[in-house]
Amino acid sequence: MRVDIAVVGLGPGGEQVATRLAGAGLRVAAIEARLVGGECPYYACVPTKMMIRAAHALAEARRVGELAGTAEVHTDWSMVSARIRDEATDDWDDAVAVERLTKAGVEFVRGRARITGPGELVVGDTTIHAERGIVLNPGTEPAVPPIDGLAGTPFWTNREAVRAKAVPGEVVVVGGGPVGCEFAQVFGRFGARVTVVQSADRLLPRDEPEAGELIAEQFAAEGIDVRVGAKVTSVSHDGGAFSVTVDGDTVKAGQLLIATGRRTDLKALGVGAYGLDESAKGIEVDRRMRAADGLWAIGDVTGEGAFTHMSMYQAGIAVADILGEPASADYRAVPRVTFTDPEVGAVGLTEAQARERGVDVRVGSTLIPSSSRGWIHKVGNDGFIKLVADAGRGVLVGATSVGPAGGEVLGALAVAVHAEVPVDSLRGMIFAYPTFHRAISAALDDLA
Ligand SMILES: Cc1cc2nc3c(=O)[nH]c(=O)nc-3n(C[C@H](O)[C@H](O)[C@H](O)COP(=O)(O)OP(=O)(O)OC[C@H]3O[C@@H](n4cnc5c(N)ncnc54)[C@H](O)[C@@H]3O)c2cc1C
Ligand SMILES: NC(=O)c1ccc[n+]([C@@H]2O[C@H](COP(=O)([O-])OP(=O)(O)OC[C@H]3O[C@@H](n4cnc5c(N)ncnc54)[C@H](O)[C@@H]3O)[C@@H](O)[C@H]2O)c1
Repeated sequence: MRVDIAVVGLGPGGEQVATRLAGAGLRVAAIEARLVGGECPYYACVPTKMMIRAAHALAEARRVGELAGTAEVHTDWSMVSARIRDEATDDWDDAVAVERLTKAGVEFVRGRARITGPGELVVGDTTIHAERGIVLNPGTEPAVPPIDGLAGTPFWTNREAVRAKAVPGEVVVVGGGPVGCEFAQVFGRFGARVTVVQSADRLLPRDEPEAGELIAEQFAAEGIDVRVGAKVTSVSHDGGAFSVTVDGDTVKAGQLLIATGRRTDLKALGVGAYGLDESAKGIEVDRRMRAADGLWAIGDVTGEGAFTHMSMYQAGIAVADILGEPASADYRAVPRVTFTDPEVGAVGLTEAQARERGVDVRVGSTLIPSSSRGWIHKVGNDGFIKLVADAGRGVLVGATSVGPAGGEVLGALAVAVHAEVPVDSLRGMIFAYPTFHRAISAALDDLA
């Protein structure tokens, strides 16, 4: 097969690259080993956010007693699993996505591609010659740590957890990043006894320390056993239940969820054909998404932030570059939200990252419960806003918004960091009363 561009892996970004380049008149082959659309619609963002929507509805109903009377809550996981199967994933069938792609003029090939030389790929018995180049969007798969006894047991990763037909009575979650925290709260709110084992000294270690501490407090209040700085030393499974040894203590559980990060097999992809290091964790790209002459990479594999919006943003840059239009990635204002309750939203640099970069840092913060809206909201109002400013330039370089609508409040802060709105200008803004985002004003007042 001869084409102009071959796209390997069809995550959210790869799908967009293939469709847009075909629309621009290029001959495009798109290769996907699993499901068109990648991790996000079938195993990650979409099904987990459906779980979270349901779990948070339960939590709100349980808060009725403190606000509005009484409510009796009975959980029914079958409603969640049916919604994920029918509405989100079409029972893990990508026929609609494949049709969308082929209708756009893309040559779709199902299978695992391996690069065999510059501009050359093999998928099963098919050899593809990509005359202008290859775009890689291989994404990641769950990384499973080498814990004694773990291999061969029926543990879950996110891929099995989203297919759960029932909530286990007890769950041990290994890993306290976004994946571990989101699942832990969902299963806990559906009645499971949850233990989170996190090797780092706090939950959500990529975020401000205050965020991880607040989520740990919230989890403890919900009955989730959080163990930070902890290590799983061995695992066994007796055919019915897991025994998980955590720092010498044995925890029994019906299910074990591994959420310890992600990996990509660059050797299997064959990037060595372009002179790239196949033992690396990811593929380094320049601001135009170029990894080598005639090779572009986008998405999680670039290591710039494992988010769907990042994959799609980088797709736009790669498309522009391939079509000869000027484009350059700018990562100053990457937003991210972990959809726990409270939500943890962040953009740009944390205080520690800003200090490491030698920024003349000023921080300002405020607690959501002490804002008018937080006080009115009452139960479930935990959260804070923290701003990180560059005093020299008079702009925000980072911000964190934790709270009942933390991810939405983040929108305003992302504009401020992205557009480098002067702090003095932000101080002159009128913030609607009594919104959650009005707390930004108090955080600005605190900016010393
Ligand atoms: C549980 C969970 C929840 C998440 N929630 C969110 C969220 O709420 N918001 C958010 O922004 N992000 C979220 N993420 C991250 C998000 O899923 C990814 O960032 C997103 O899917 C983009 O990834 P990608 O474009 O790199 O590729 P992926 O989505 O990983 O897709 C890559 C595709 O490439 C295919 N592939 C790989 N190698 C080959 C090959 N050699 N040949 C052919 N095909 C190949 C794979 O089969 C896969 O389908 C979540 C992740 C997880 C695990
Ligand atoms: N809402 C969102 O946008 C969202 C949600 C989920 C995931 N994601 C993205 O997906 C990616 C993967 O998320 P993740 O949470 O799997 O990975 P992660 O790398 O962010 O977190 C994994 C955590 O596991 C811990 N860990 C590693 N090995 C361990 C071990 N042996 N025992 C105990 N703990 C261990 C680490 O300390 C780390 O905090 C992230 O980059 C994240 O940005 C995004």
